[in-house]
Amino acid sequence: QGTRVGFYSTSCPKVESIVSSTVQSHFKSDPTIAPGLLRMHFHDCFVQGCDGSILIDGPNAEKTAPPNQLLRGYEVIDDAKTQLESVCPGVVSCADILALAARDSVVLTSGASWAVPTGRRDGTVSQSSDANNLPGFRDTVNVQKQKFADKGLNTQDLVTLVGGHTIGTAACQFFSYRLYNFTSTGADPSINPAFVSQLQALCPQNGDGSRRIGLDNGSANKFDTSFFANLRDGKGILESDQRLWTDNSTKTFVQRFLGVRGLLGLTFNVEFGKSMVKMSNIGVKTGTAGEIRKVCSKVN
Ligand code: HEM
Ligand SMILES: [Ca+2]
Ligand SMILES: [Ca+2]
Repeated sequence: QGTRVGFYSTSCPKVESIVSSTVQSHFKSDPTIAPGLLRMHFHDCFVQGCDGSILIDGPNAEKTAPPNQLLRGYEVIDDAKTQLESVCPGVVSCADILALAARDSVVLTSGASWAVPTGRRDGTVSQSSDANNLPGFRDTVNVQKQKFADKGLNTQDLVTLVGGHTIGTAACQFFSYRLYNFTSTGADPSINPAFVSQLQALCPQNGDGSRRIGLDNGSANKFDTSFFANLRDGKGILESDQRLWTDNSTKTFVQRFLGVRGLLGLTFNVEFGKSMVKMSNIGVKTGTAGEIRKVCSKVN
């Protein structure tokens, strides 16, 4: 597909160490950049391929689209890019920096590492309207599967990659509708009743929609399988996440990650790296396509 592990081994041998030390130093002062960068890479790849289009500034650029408005960590990419331009000018793409930073973010939150193929080139187009095809938090399993299939990702990849919600947080605005008047009798019945009152306390009706709570209750800072146990227990935060447990085609993968007896086990840490490599190769521009941006927030 054009990318390969070690693409910069002669042209910029320090790229991986520079990116990882940059992510690490930002993470020390602000651990929220780890989930931020992982999500940013996903949103980059699903729109125009993994080409750094999410990083471009502009009045109608992708980053202004509603699903992208709360992305964070842009300053980490800019910082790494500045350092890389001083040691190997014009060599490393912003798209690759983001792909490496996403992996480093998983490692910093105690996930397993994987080798990231590099050699992506940067795109020159970034339009907010292109962000419409991103998966939404109210999507049914069929819609989620379709949106992933459109990018060459199967049902196992879907469940595995959504497992990225093992780290990070969501704002109340994305799920409080599930807590009040969801049905004529109250909250979304797929939420564990004991959990409903906890969530209501954290996200009061007509309260601050920007308040954030962990997507993986009790383990929002650690890259582990707790997120899948929470789905089993009716403690998924997003409606789209909880649905992975309601639908049999996705539930079986959740169960396999949980080591349910009678099913062939899957190791989340191992599968996550494999599915990330697939995702990070979506629509990549290689060879002479695109460009190597000088500054990640604007085309050359
Ligand atoms: C059906 C697919 C998906 C949907 C509907 C979805 C939706 C969302 C929503 C609504 C949020 C909360 C945003 C906020 O409040 O700032 C979120 C956060 C997050 N998502 Fe997803 N997501 C999906 C798949 C993925 C995938 C594939 C990844 C990565 C591999 C991912 C990684 C994350 C992370 C790490 C966060 C936390 C961000 C933070 O703390 O800043 N998501 N997602
Ligand atoms: Ca992109
Ligand atoms: Ca976790």
